[in-house]
Amino acid sequence: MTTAADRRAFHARLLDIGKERYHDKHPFHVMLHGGRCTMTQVRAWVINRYYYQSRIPMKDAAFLSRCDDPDLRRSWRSRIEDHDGGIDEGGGIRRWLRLAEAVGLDPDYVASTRGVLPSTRFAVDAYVSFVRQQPLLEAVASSLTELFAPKIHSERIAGLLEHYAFADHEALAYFRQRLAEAPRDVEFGLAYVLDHADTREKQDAAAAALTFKTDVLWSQLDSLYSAYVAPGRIPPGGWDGREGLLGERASTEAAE
Ligand SMILES: O=C(O)c1cc(C(=O)O)c2c(n1)C(=O)C(=O)c1cc(C(=O)O)[nH]c1-2
Repeated sequence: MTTAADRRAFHARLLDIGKERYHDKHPFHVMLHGGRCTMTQVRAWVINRYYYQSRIPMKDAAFLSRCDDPDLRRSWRSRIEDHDGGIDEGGGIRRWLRLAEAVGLDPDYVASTRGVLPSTRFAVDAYVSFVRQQPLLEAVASSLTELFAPKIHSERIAGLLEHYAFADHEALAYFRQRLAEAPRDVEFGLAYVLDHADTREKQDAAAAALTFKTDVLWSQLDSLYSAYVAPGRIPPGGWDGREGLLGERASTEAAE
């Protein structure tokens, strides 16, 4: 059993992982939020990040399939509803495709996931496998990067609105909605991890799971940077900067 002081120290340890390793510090995000990405780089981010979005409800379904506690399933299942939504209105995935359209991409092309970088796939698939295979405590802990997500979503909304012509209320609806959803998810996930990591070994395993997840996020941006910023080497199978562009919007290259 852990003491209250132990619990506080463990909580602080989790927060420190975010301070040191969260992808808000990645140079690609610094460029994106500061208005220094070209439209090709913005589109490459939208295409690749779609793959992450598309796999989140699959990883949450994998999680649910392993829970034999109905209370835990009940608390977790809204995550799938947030991303998939209802048949008519859709959810986060459809909002992401509205962003894709706003940046001049054909949403069907983005949804096809053709052009997603191989290393983006590897990183995201590793997250889904992790949640499918690791102990439930670690699976929950790996979602706790969302502790740090509201800050990055707020910075992104402000940065995109300030710097890019495509950015408006409708295009950024995905991020506004996450500002409402993520704190609820993370409040539950954090309480679960603090309650269940009741030995030093379990705390170490949960901290390692959160660290693994920061690596999943960071390496997606490393892939993007290498393919579309420097050295700008697009690997075989990666989006070529042209496929899937919407005719008219494609010609407005302004990233000011
Ligand atoms: O824009 C971001 O930086 C960011 C990060 C993360 C995250 O920290 O994993 C998520 C999201 N966004 C997000 O929108 C989202 O729905 C989400 C779900 C999860 C998860 O692990 O279950 N992370 C994230």
